[in-house]
Amino acid sequence: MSTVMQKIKDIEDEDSKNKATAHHLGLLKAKLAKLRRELLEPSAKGGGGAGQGFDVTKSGDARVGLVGFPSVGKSTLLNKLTGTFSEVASYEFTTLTCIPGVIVYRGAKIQLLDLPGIIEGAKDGKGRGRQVISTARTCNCIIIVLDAIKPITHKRLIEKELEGFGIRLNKEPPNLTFRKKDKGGINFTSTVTNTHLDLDTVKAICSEYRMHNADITLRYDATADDLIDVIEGSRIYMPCIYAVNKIDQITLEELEILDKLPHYCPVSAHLEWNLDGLLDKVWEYLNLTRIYTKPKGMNPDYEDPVILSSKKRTVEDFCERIHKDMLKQFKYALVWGSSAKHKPQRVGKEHELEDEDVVQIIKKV
Ligand SMILES: Nc1nc2c(ncn2[C@@H]2O[C@H](COP(=O)(O)OP(=O)(O)OP(=O)(O)O)[C@@H](O)[C@H]2O)c(=O)[nH]1
Ligand SMILES: [K+]
Ligand SMILES: [Mg+2]
Repeated sequence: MSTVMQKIKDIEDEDSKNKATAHHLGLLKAKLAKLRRELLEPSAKGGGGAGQGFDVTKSGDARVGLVGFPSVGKSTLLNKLTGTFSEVASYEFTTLTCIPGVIVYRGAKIQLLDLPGIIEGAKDGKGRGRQVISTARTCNCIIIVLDAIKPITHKRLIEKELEGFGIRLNKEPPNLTFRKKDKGGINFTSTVTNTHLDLDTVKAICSEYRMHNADITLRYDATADDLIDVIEGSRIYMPCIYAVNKIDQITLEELEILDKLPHYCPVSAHLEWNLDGLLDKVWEYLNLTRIYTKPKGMNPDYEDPVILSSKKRTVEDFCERIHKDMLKQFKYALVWGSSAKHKPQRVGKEHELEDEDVVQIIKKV
Protein backbone atom coordinates (compact mmCIF):
# COMPACT_ATOMS: atom_id res chain seq x y z
CA MET A 1 0.00 0.00 0.00
CA SER A 2 2.69 2.44 1.01
CA THR A 3 4.47 1.83 -2.29
CA VAL A 4 1.32 2.73 -4.24
CA MET A 5 0.98 5.87 -2.12
CA GLN A 6 4.63 6.69 -2.75
CA LYS A 7 4.20 6.20 -6.50
CA ILE A 8 1.19 8.52 -6.50
CA LYS A 9 3.18 11.13 -4.62
CA ASP A 10 6.12 10.84 -7.01
CA ILE A 11 3.84 11.30 -10.01
CA GLU A 12 2.08 14.27 -8.42
CA ASP A 13 5.48 15.84 -7.71
CA GLU A 14 6.60 15.30 -11.28
CA ASP A 15 3.30 16.70 -12.51
CA SER A 16 3.68 19.84 -10.39
CA LYS A 17 7.16 20.53 -11.75
CA ASN A 18 5.19 21.38 -14.85
CA LYS A 19 8.04 20.82 -17.25
CA ALA A 20 6.35 17.88 -18.88
CA THR A 21 5.15 18.01 -22.47
CA ALA A 22 1.47 17.46 -23.22
CA HIS A 23 1.84 13.81 -24.09
CA HIS A 24 4.09 13.13 -21.11
CA LEU A 25 1.52 14.82 -18.90
CA GLY A 26 -1.19 12.63 -20.42
CA LEU A 27 0.90 9.59 -19.59
CA LEU A 28 1.37 10.74 -15.98
CA LYS A 29 -2.35 11.31 -15.61
CA ALA A 30 -3.09 7.82 -16.91
CA LYS A 31 -0.55 6.29 -14.52
CA LEU A 32 -2.14 8.22 -11.67
CA ALA A 33 -5.65 7.07 -12.56
CA LYS A 34 -4.48 3.44 -12.65
CA LEU A 35 -2.76 3.71 -9.27
CA ARG A 36 -5.79 5.32 -7.69
CA ARG A 37 -7.97 2.50 -8.94
CA GLU A 38 -5.51 -0.03 -7.48
CA LEU A 39 -5.78 1.75 -4.16
CA LEU A 40 -9.56 1.57 -4.16
CA GLU A 41 -10.00 -2.00 -5.36
CA PRO A 42 -11.36 -4.41 -2.72
CA SER A 43 -8.19 -6.52 -3.01
CA ALA A 44 -6.08 -3.63 -1.73
CA LYS A 45 -4.80 -4.29 1.78
CA GLY A 46 -4.93 -1.90 4.75
CA GLY A 47 -5.12 1.86 4.52
CA GLY A 48 -8.64 2.30 5.83
CA GLY A 49 -10.29 -0.53 3.93
CA ALA A 50 -11.63 -0.89 0.45
CA GLY A 51 -14.32 1.19 -1.16
CA GLN A 52 -17.18 0.03 1.06
CA GLY A 53 -19.82 2.55 2.06
CA PHE A 54 -21.87 2.69 5.25
CA ASP A 55 -24.57 0.07 5.48
CA VAL A 56 -27.63 2.30 5.26
CA THR A 57 -30.60 1.06 3.24
CA LYS A 58 -31.68 3.27 0.39
CA SER A 59 -35.20 4.54 0.77
CA GLY A 60 -37.50 7.05 -0.85
CA ASP A 61 -37.29 8.58 -4.30
CA ALA A 62 -33.77 10.04 -4.15
CA ARG A 63 -30.71 10.08 -1.93
CA VAL A 64 -28.75 13.22 -1.03
CA GLY A 65 -25.47 13.20 0.94
CA LEU A 66 -23.91 15.86 3.17
CA VAL A 67 -20.14 15.95 2.64
CA GLY A 68 -17.63 18.33 4.18
CA PHE A 69 -14.81 18.97 6.60
CA PRO A 70 -15.50 18.38 10.30
CA SER A 71 -17.69 20.83 12.21
CA VAL A 72 -18.99 22.75 9.21
CA GLY A 73 -22.54 22.02 10.41
CA LYS A 74 -23.61 18.89 8.50
CA SER A 75 -25.44 17.35 11.46
CA THR A 76 -27.11 20.65 12.33
CA LEU A 77 -28.40 20.74 8.74
CA LEU A 78 -29.73 17.17 8.91
CA ASN A 79 -31.52 17.93 12.19
CA LYS A 80 -33.15 21.10 10.89
CA LEU A 81 -34.10 19.70 7.48
CA THR A 82 -35.42 16.31 8.56
CA GLY A 83 -36.18 16.51 12.27
CA THR A 84 -33.96 13.44 12.76
CA PHE A 85 -31.49 13.54 15.63
CA SER A 86 -27.79 13.53 14.87
CA GLU A 87 -25.40 14.72 17.55
CA VAL A 88 -24.11 18.28 17.21
CA ALA A 89 -21.04 19.57 19.07
CA SER A 90 -18.33 22.15 18.72
CA TYR A 91 -15.56 19.54 18.49
CA GLU A 92 -14.48 17.81 15.27
CA PHE A 93 -15.54 14.25 14.33
CA THR A 94 -18.70 14.34 16.43
CA THR A 95 -20.47 12.21 13.83
CA LEU A 96 -18.80 8.83 13.40
CA THR A 97 -21.26 7.01 11.21
CA CYS A 98 -23.93 7.65 8.60
CA ILE A 99 -27.22 9.01 9.95
CA PRO A 100 -30.17 9.01 7.53
CA GLY A 101 -33.16 11.33 7.65
CA VAL A 102 -36.13 11.93 5.36
CA ILE A 103 -37.42 15.13 3.76
CA VAL A 104 -40.88 15.05 2.23
CA TYR A 105 -40.87 17.75 -0.41
CA ARG A 106 -43.47 18.33 -3.14
CA GLY A 107 -44.75 14.80 -2.67
CA ALA A 108 -41.27 13.21 -2.99
CA LYS A 109 -39.44 11.39 -0.22
CA ILE A 110 -35.81 12.46 -0.22
CA GLN A 111 -33.35 10.53 1.93
CA LEU A 112 -30.75 12.87 3.40
CA LEU A 113 -27.52 11.36 4.75
CA ASP A 114 -25.45 12.98 7.46
CA LEU A 115 -21.87 11.73 7.14
CA PRO A 116 -18.71 11.94 9.24
CA GLY A 117 -16.41 14.83 8.40
CA ILE A 118 -13.67 14.12 5.90
CA ILE A 119 -10.15 15.48 5.84
CA GLU A 120 -7.55 15.93 3.17
CA GLY A 121 -6.27 12.53 2.05
CA ALA A 122 -9.64 10.90 2.77
CA LYS A 123 -9.69 9.17 -0.61
CA ASP A 124 -6.30 7.62 0.12
CA GLY A 125 -7.59 6.08 3.31
CA LYS A 126 -7.34 8.78 5.97
CA GLY A 127 -10.00 8.60 8.66
CA ARG A 128 -13.34 7.24 7.51
CA GLY A 129 -12.87 9.10 4.25
CA ARG A 130 -13.20 6.18 1.89
CA GLN A 131 -16.35 4.97 3.59
CA VAL A 132 -17.80 8.47 3.39
CA ILE A 133 -16.92 8.92 -0.27
CA SER A 134 -18.12 5.40 -1.16
CA THR A 135 -21.45 6.32 0.37
CA ALA A 136 -21.42 9.62 -1.51
CA ARG A 137 -21.13 7.61 -4.74
CA THR A 138 -24.53 6.04 -4.01
CA CYS A 139 -26.27 9.44 -3.88
CA ASN A 140 -28.28 11.21 -6.57
CA CYS A 141 -26.99 14.60 -5.45
CA ILE A 142 -24.28 15.79 -3.10
CA ILE A 143 -24.38 18.80 -0.84
CA ILE A 144 -20.84 19.93 -0.09
CA VAL A 145 -21.14 21.84 3.17
CA LEU A 146 -18.63 24.66 3.60
CA ASP A 147 -18.04 26.93 6.59
CA ALA A 148 -18.43 30.59 5.60
CA ILE A 149 -15.63 31.70 7.91
CA LYS A 150 -13.12 29.05 6.80
CA PRO A 151 -10.83 29.54 3.78
CA ILE A 152 -12.50 29.22 0.38
CA THR A 153 -9.69 26.78 -0.60
CA HIS A 154 -11.59 24.11 1.38
CA LYS A 155 -14.00 23.82 -1.52
CA ARG A 156 -11.27 22.68 -3.89
CA LEU A 157 -9.84 20.26 -1.31
CA ILE A 158 -13.18 18.49 -0.88
CA GLU A 159 -13.71 18.37 -4.63
CA LYS A 160 -10.32 16.73 -5.08
CA GLU A 161 -11.19 14.05 -2.57
CA LEU A 162 -14.42 13.23 -4.40
CA GLU A 163 -12.76 13.37 -7.83
CA GLY A 164 -10.07 10.97 -6.62
CA PHE A 165 -12.85 8.49 -6.00
CA GLY A 166 -14.31 8.77 -9.49
CA ILE A 167 -17.08 11.27 -8.68
CA ARG A 168 -17.52 14.04 -11.26
CA LEU A 169 -19.46 17.06 -10.01
CA ASN A 170 -21.87 19.12 -12.10
CA LYS A 171 -20.40 17.66 -15.26
CA GLU A 172 -21.90 15.74 -18.18
CA PRO A 173 -20.28 12.43 -19.17
CA PRO A 174 -17.58 13.13 -21.82
CA ASN A 175 -19.02 13.27 -25.31
CA LEU A 176 -16.40 11.04 -26.89
CA THR A 177 -16.35 7.45 -28.06
CA PHE A 178 -13.60 4.96 -27.42
CA ARG A 179 -13.81 1.66 -29.26
CA LYS A 180 -11.22 -1.08 -28.83
CA LYS A 181 -10.25 -3.05 -31.92
CA ASP A 182 -8.07 -6.04 -32.75
CA LYS A 183 -5.88 -4.27 -35.28
CA GLY A 184 -5.42 -1.02 -37.20
CA GLY A 185 -3.54 1.06 -34.61
CA ILE A 186 -4.83 4.20 -32.90
CA ASN A 187 -7.30 6.08 -35.03
CA PHE A 188 -8.01 9.54 -33.62
CA THR A 189 -10.67 11.79 -35.16
CA SER A 190 -12.39 14.89 -33.97
CA THR A 191 -15.39 16.88 -35.11
CA VAL A 192 -14.11 20.07 -33.40
CA THR A 193 -10.77 21.87 -32.90
CA ASN A 194 -8.81 20.32 -30.06
CA THR A 195 -6.76 22.45 -27.72
CA HIS A 196 -5.92 19.68 -25.20
CA LEU A 197 -5.44 16.41 -27.04
CA ASP A 198 -3.28 15.47 -30.02
CA LEU A 199 -2.46 12.09 -31.52
CA ASP A 200 0.78 11.78 -29.51
CA THR A 201 -1.00 12.39 -26.20
CA VAL A 202 -3.82 9.99 -27.10
CA LYS A 203 -1.27 7.32 -28.05
CA ALA A 204 0.67 7.83 -24.81
CA ILE A 205 -2.49 7.41 -22.74
CA CYS A 206 -3.65 4.35 -24.70
CA SER A 207 -0.24 2.68 -24.43
CA GLU A 208 -0.36 3.08 -20.66
CA TYR A 209 -3.51 0.93 -20.79
CA ARG A 210 -1.79 -1.44 -23.24
CA MET A 211 -4.32 -0.56 -25.88
CA HIS A 212 -2.67 -0.26 -29.26
CA ASN A 213 -5.70 -0.56 -31.50
CA ALA A 214 -8.69 1.69 -30.94
CA ASP A 215 -10.99 4.24 -32.60
CA ILE A 216 -11.33 7.46 -30.63
CA THR A 217 -13.79 10.15 -31.73
CA LEU A 218 -14.18 13.47 -29.95
CA ARG A 219 -17.26 15.62 -30.31
CA TYR A 220 -16.03 18.44 -28.10
CA ASP A 221 -12.74 19.88 -26.82
CA ALA A 222 -11.97 17.01 -24.42
CA THR A 223 -9.01 16.90 -22.03
CA ALA A 224 -6.62 14.05 -21.21
CA ASP A 225 -8.59 13.54 -17.97
CA ASP A 226 -11.83 13.14 -19.94
CA LEU A 227 -10.28 10.45 -22.14
CA ILE A 228 -8.89 8.63 -19.10
CA ASP A 229 -12.33 8.80 -17.45
CA VAL A 230 -13.87 7.05 -20.45
CA ILE A 231 -11.14 4.38 -20.59
CA GLU A 232 -11.28 3.78 -16.84
CA GLY A 233 -15.11 3.71 -16.76
CA SER A 234 -17.00 3.55 -13.43
CA ARG A 235 -17.12 7.33 -13.13
CA ILE A 236 -20.19 8.82 -11.53
CA TYR A 237 -21.59 12.11 -12.81
CA MET A 238 -23.49 13.85 -10.07
CA PRO A 239 -25.14 17.20 -9.41
CA CYS A 240 -23.60 19.09 -6.49
CA ILE A 241 -24.71 22.05 -4.40
CA TYR A 242 -22.27 24.04 -2.27
CA ALA A 243 -24.11 24.92 0.93
CA VAL A 244 -22.10 27.67 2.62
CA ASN A 245 -23.14 27.42 6.24
CA LYS A 246 -22.80 29.80 9.22
CA ILE A 247 -23.56 32.93 7.20
CA ASP A 248 -24.68 34.48 10.50
CA GLN A 249 -20.92 34.93 11.08
CA ILE A 250 -20.14 37.00 7.96
CA THR A 251 -20.92 40.49 6.66
CA LEU A 252 -23.64 41.36 4.17
CA GLU A 253 -20.97 42.28 1.60
CA GLU A 254 -19.37 38.85 1.89
CA LEU A 255 -22.79 37.24 1.62
CA GLU A 256 -23.56 39.10 -1.59
CA ILE A 257 -20.41 37.70 -3.19
CA LEU A 258 -21.22 34.12 -2.14
CA ASP A 259 -24.77 34.46 -3.37
CA LYS A 260 -23.59 35.05 -6.94
CA LEU A 261 -21.34 31.99 -7.30
CA PRO A 262 -22.66 29.14 -9.44
CA HIS A 263 -24.09 26.14 -7.54
CA TYR A 264 -23.76 28.02 -4.22
CA CYS A 265 -26.46 28.26 -1.58
CA PRO A 266 -25.64 30.33 1.53
CA VAL A 267 -27.43 29.17 4.69
CA SER A 268 -27.35 29.32 8.44
CA ALA A 269 -28.39 25.88 9.67
CA HIS A 270 -28.34 27.01 13.27
CA LEU A 271 -30.61 30.03 12.69
CA GLU A 272 -32.58 28.25 9.93
CA TRP A 273 -31.81 30.92 7.36
CA ASN A 274 -32.49 30.06 3.73
CA LEU A 275 -33.24 26.38 4.33
CA ASP A 276 -36.19 26.76 1.94
CA GLY A 277 -33.74 28.11 -0.64
CA LEU A 278 -31.56 25.04 -0.13
CA LEU A 279 -34.52 22.67 -0.52
CA ASP A 280 -35.56 24.47 -3.71
CA LYS A 281 -32.08 23.99 -5.08
CA VAL A 282 -31.96 20.31 -4.07
CA TRP A 283 -35.27 19.87 -5.89
CA GLU A 284 -33.94 21.64 -8.97
CA TYR A 285 -30.70 19.60 -9.03
CA LEU A 286 -32.43 16.25 -8.47
CA ASN A 287 -34.60 17.06 -11.46
CA LEU A 288 -37.36 14.65 -10.44
CA THR A 289 -40.54 14.12 -12.43
CA ARG A 290 -43.87 13.99 -10.58
CA ILE A 291 -46.62 12.08 -12.30
CA TYR A 292 -50.20 12.24 -11.06
CA THR A 293 -52.32 9.19 -11.72
CA LYS A 294 -55.86 9.57 -12.90
CA PRO A 295 -58.14 6.58 -12.36
CA LYS A 296 -60.87 6.31 -15.01
CA GLY A 297 -63.81 8.62 -14.32
CA MET A 298 -62.09 10.21 -11.31
CA ASN A 299 -60.00 13.27 -10.54
CA PRO A 300 -56.19 12.96 -10.55
CA ASP A 301 -54.54 12.13 -7.24
CA TYR A 302 -52.45 15.25 -6.60
CA GLU A 303 -51.48 14.16 -3.07
CA ASP A 304 -49.37 11.15 -3.92
CA PRO A 305 -47.42 11.51 -7.18
CA VAL A 306 -45.32 8.74 -8.67
CA ILE A 307 -41.77 10.09 -8.70
CA LEU A 308 -39.58 9.27 -11.71
CA SER A 309 -35.98 10.27 -12.33
CA SER A 310 -35.16 12.61 -15.20
CA LYS A 311 -33.43 9.77 -17.07
CA LYS A 312 -36.20 7.19 -16.70
CA ARG A 313 -39.50 8.89 -17.26
CA THR A 314 -41.30 7.14 -20.09
CA VAL A 315 -44.84 5.81 -19.78
CA GLU A 316 -43.19 2.37 -19.52
CA ASP A 317 -41.14 3.51 -16.50
CA PHE A 318 -44.34 4.87 -14.99
CA CYS A 319 -46.20 1.58 -15.52
CA GLU A 320 -43.38 -0.40 -13.94
CA ARG A 321 -43.67 1.71 -10.85
CA ILE A 322 -47.44 1.22 -10.55
CA HIS A 323 -47.59 -2.57 -10.81
CA LYS A 324 -45.32 -5.29 -12.16
CA ASP A 325 -48.08 -6.65 -14.45
CA MET A 326 -49.23 -3.26 -15.68
CA LEU A 327 -47.23 -3.45 -18.92
CA LYS A 328 -48.80 -6.76 -19.95
CA GLN A 329 -52.24 -5.16 -19.75
CA PHE A 330 -51.17 -1.86 -21.28
CA LYS A 331 -53.10 -0.72 -24.36
CA TYR A 332 -52.33 3.02 -24.45
CA ALA A 333 -52.14 5.98 -22.09
CA LEU A 334 -53.89 9.34 -21.96
CA VAL A 335 -51.62 12.21 -20.93
CA TRP A 336 -52.46 15.74 -19.84
CA GLY A 337 -49.71 18.28 -19.17
CA SER A 338 -46.59 19.77 -20.74
CA SER A 339 -45.48 16.59 -22.55
CA ALA A 340 -48.88 16.30 -24.27
CA LYS A 341 -49.72 17.97 -27.59
CA HIS A 342 -53.48 17.66 -27.01
CA LYS A 343 -55.61 17.51 -23.89
CA PRO A 344 -55.36 14.61 -23.50
CA GLN A 345 -52.89 13.05 -25.91
CA ARG A 346 -53.09 9.33 -26.59
CA VAL A 347 -49.57 7.87 -26.32
CA GLY A 348 -47.64 4.60 -26.36
CA LYS A 349 -45.23 3.33 -23.73
CA GLU A 350 -42.17 5.03 -25.24
CA HIS A 351 -43.65 8.50 -24.61
CA GLU A 352 -41.46 10.69 -22.35
CA LEU A 353 -43.36 12.30 -19.51
CA GLU A 354 -42.74 15.75 -18.01
CA ASP A 355 -42.96 16.98 -14.43
CA GLU A 356 -46.59 17.26 -13.22
CA ASP A 357 -48.15 15.36 -16.11
CA VAL A 358 -51.40 13.54 -15.42
CA VAL A 359 -51.58 9.98 -16.75
CA GLN A 360 -54.42 7.55 -17.22
CA ILE A 361 -53.56 4.01 -18.35
CA ILE A 362 -56.04 2.28 -20.64
CA LYS A 363 -55.82 -1.49 -20.33
CA LYS A 364 -56.53 -4.18 -22.90
CA VAL A 365 -59.93 -5.74 -22.41
N1 LIG B 1 -22.69 30.20 14.01
C1 LIG B 1 -23.16 29.06 13.54
N2 LIG B 1 -22.76 27.89 14.07
C2 LIG B 1 -23.24 26.76 13.55
C3 LIG B 1 -24.16 26.75 12.47
N3 LIG B 1 -24.44 25.47 12.18
C4 LIG B 1 -23.75 24.72 13.04
N4 LIG B 1 -23.04 25.46 13.89
C5 LIG B 1 -22.15 25.02 14.97
O1 LIG B 1 -21.01 24.38 14.43
C6 LIG B 1 -20.58 23.33 15.28
C7 LIG B 1 -20.47 22.03 14.50
O2 LIG B 1 -21.76 21.64 14.09
P1 LIG B 1 -22.08 20.14 13.68
O3 LIG B 1 -23.46 20.11 13.15
O4 LIG B 1 -21.74 19.21 14.78
O5 LIG B 1 -21.03 19.98 12.50
P2 LIG B 1 -20.67 18.66 11.66
O6 LIG B 1 -20.26 19.12 10.33
O7 LIG B 1 -21.76 17.67 11.74
O8 LIG B 1 -19.38 18.14 12.47
P3 LIG B 1 -18.72 16.67 12.50
O9 LIG B 1 -19.79 15.64 12.68
O10 LIG B 1 -17.81 16.73 13.66
O11 LIG B 1 -17.99 16.53 11.20
C8 LIG B 1 -21.59 23.26 16.43
O12 LIG B 1 -21.07 23.97 17.52
C9 LIG B 1 -22.80 23.96 15.85
O13 LIG B 1 -23.64 24.53 16.84
C10 LIG B 1 -24.58 28.01 11.93
O14 LIG B 1 -25.37 28.10 11.00
N5 LIG B 1 -24.03 29.11 12.50
K1 LIG C 1 -18.89 18.79 15.18
MG1 LIG D 1 -21.76 15.77 12.42
